[in-house]
Amino acid sequence: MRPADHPDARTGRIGVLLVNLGTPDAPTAPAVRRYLGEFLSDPRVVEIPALVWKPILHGVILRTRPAKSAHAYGQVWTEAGSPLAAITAAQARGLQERLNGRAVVDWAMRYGNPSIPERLQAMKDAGCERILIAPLYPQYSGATTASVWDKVGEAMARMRWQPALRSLPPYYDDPAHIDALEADLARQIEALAFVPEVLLLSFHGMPQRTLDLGDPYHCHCRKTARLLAGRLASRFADLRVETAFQSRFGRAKWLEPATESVLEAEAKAGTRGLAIAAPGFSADCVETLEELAIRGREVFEAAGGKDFAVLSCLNDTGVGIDMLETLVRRELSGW
Ligand SMILES: C=CC1=C(C)c2cc3[nH]c(cc4nc(cc5[nH]c(cc1n2)c(C)c5CCC(=O)O)C(CCC(=O)O)=C4C)c(C)c3C=C
Ligand SMILES: [Fe+2]
Ligand SMILES: [Fe+2]
Repeated sequence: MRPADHPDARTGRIGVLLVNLGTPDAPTAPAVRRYLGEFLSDPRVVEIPALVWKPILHGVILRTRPAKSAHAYGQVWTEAGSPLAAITAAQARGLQERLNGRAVVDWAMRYGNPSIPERLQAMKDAGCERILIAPLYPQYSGATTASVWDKVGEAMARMRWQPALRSLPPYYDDPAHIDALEADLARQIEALAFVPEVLLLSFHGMPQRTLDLGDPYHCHCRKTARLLAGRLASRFADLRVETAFQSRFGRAKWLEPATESVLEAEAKAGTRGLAIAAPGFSADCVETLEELAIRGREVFEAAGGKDFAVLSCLNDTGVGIDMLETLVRRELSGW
């Protein structure tokens, strides 16, 4: 028996907070406006001086984009709500089952609900004295991973009695991540009704300027793609793997090549069967289910392509939860 005041005594519970980007509360223009207003006001996301950006955001963007985006969300909305929120919740439940007795697992969104401050406070109230913050972005970027920490910092600044925190490092090249992607994508490719000539790995884009300023995101995406392509080459000898960046926003130059341009160029060059995977997203969301699966298909088919499929993200699949368990247990060691 160890007395409670022994320095080795571990009092308090351990928490794991899974965090993803965020999503509107409903597929309606007012809900999307609230969400985009918060998201696009983050100086990590739009790196334009506030004096210049705020009038554009509140003038043109928040007047026109919410209705268009609400339509996109409406096409993918589920009974459990926004796919991103529903899948993140399912990932938290899946991981909780694996960590029962070891840690309390919860989830939050960087923008919108449930918020990071709300869930951190709830975990603290439930007795968590040590919390691992796990941003579910395989590739690091200032706009995503670092922004989660900005919000965590805000919440901590308001707490008198803070929990101790750790963070999950980016896992873009982690063997556990590449293993999971290889197994999951190979399974999905083998189940397709056609044999794809090309597998297009589509990552979310970023302004080219962020790369020039030293953000590692582009390099992380390229490394995930290179490692994954190597694994898939040994399984599918005739499959050509390409990389592209989607979701261009605004007028600045974004990372290239753009997914849309590649889809069009492939179809025009005679590629008939093409599959897309999005290994920068840990969960399917409007970017994969609407932008890739609906609009991407339209672009490919209009340019003469025939067979098209968008493969699912790791989501809460067995291999996806295996991976999260491996990554999280490693960070919990010693706690
Ligand atoms: C995976 C990493 C992501 C990076 C990097 C990223 C950067 C980034 N995004 C925008 C603008 C938008 N992104 C939108 C949706 C969205 N973005 C990510 C991830 C990354 N974004 C996800 C997972 C999602 C889906 C959210 C969901 O609810 O399903 C949107 C909203 C949708 C729309 O209106 O088209 C915008 C806008 C910028 C400017 C940016 C730059 C750093
Ligand atoms: Fe985005
Ligand atoms: Fe998009």
